[in-house]
Amino acid sequence: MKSVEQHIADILAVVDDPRPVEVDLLQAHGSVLAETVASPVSLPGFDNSSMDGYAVHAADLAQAGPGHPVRLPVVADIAAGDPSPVAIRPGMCARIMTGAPLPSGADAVVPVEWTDGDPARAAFSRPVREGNAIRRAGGDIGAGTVVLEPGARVGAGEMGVLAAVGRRTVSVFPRPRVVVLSTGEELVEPGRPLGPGQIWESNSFMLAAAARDAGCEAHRHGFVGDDPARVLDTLEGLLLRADLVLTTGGVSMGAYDVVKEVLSAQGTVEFTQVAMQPGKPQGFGVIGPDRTPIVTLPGNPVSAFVSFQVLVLPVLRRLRGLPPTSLEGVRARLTAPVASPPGRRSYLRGVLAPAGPGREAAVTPLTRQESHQLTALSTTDALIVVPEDVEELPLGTVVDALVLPDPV
Ligand SMILES: Nc1nc2c(c(=O)[nH]1)N[C@H]1C(S)=C(S)[C@@H](COP(=O)(O)OP(=O)(O)OC[C@H]3O[C@@H](n4cnc5c(N)ncnc54)[C@H](O)[C@@H]3O)O[C@H]1N2
Ligand code: MOO
Repeated sequence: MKSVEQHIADILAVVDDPRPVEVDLLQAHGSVLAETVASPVSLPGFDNSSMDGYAVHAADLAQAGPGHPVRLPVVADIAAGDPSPVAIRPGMCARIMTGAPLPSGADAVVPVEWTDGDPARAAFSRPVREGNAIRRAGGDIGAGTVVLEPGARVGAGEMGVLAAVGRRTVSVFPRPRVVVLSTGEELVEPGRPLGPGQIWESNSFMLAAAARDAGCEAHRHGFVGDDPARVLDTLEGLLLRADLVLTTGGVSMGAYDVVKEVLSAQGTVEFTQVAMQPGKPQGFGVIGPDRTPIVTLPGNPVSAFVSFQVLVLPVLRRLRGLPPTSLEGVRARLTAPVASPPGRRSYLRGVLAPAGPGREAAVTPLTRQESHQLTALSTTDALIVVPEDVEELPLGTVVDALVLPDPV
């Protein structure tokens, strides 16, 4: 049987690096940045007020006190967006709003709450420190400073930064388009009644959600039965909208294992057994005129889920323009014994209690570890790794637990 690492490397070898695309700013949401972004201007671009109040010479208010206010004539009224206002001389003040440019001469802003608010001749009952309520030009970043590096994911914060430095378009690796197709004659659309021997189709929903959580645009193409011509037609039909095709089912040893049958005949998809549990029967390759990558996952729901996390996530990272790394592992102590078949690396579903002050990380294997027992997938947050040459591990063993990712 092939090792997990070898299989990941083989799949990655048929997946090209993505090409950067210049997109309109909002469209960049969720993509990975392909360029270095520097600010063409300083932020703020000019000295301005952080409060609604009065721009003053601080020295004028040195003697101000509650019983003996200093009164100053208001010589200008400056709103945010006003062009560079006139200078104010000592003994004068200007009414100023938050974000409005500071008039030259002024060296402090007094919030309106500290005054009587008079628009013509304002009374100040306390002194003000020089520089009070002034936001200096360049106080956030200087002109020419790099604000975002390639590889940054464009989330809400990054979007705000890009707009604030004036970008209308940006070069990104767009979110890869993943199309998910399940196969199986027994499958029924959820919401429809079940006949004898039938089950509700769940893999394509699960994998479309997993691909979205991994930063992709995922399309659930649903499912087809076990008719080879139909399967091939369906696959050909969905290629136009796919950067990666994921299928489930029909890859094992059965008489009706249709994915294996039709794609083996293409000569560009390879089927193999990988030394993992679950997820042994696997296939990958390219299909269609554009040589679109395809990964064919086993039909058992838990096998499809684990195969996605272990084998497909690195591929999605590459398609997103990121290094194709695997899930991160933490060392954690088992709270119960576990078993594993010889010669295969098990990925058991578990619940992780992270390390805390004075406490080491612990991981609890869930019950119901068989490949069809998918209800544990709603509670698991980590995959417990049991190496190929180990068949059982007692309670208290420190193991690697792969942390299932949060949505990106
Ligand atoms: N003789 C052997 N039989 C099997 C072997 C083997 O080595 N020799 N391997 C077993 C392993 S391991 C796995 S995993 C499965 C994989 O089989 P397939 O990929 O061919 O999947 P199917 O047979 O189509 O389905 C397996 C199982 O999963 C259910 N299923 C399938 N698709 C869906 C779906 N979209 N939603 C929900 N459930 C689905 C299906 O009804 C079957 O119960 O093969 C073993 N057999
Ligand atoms: O390897 Mo299969 O994927 O056990 O269920």
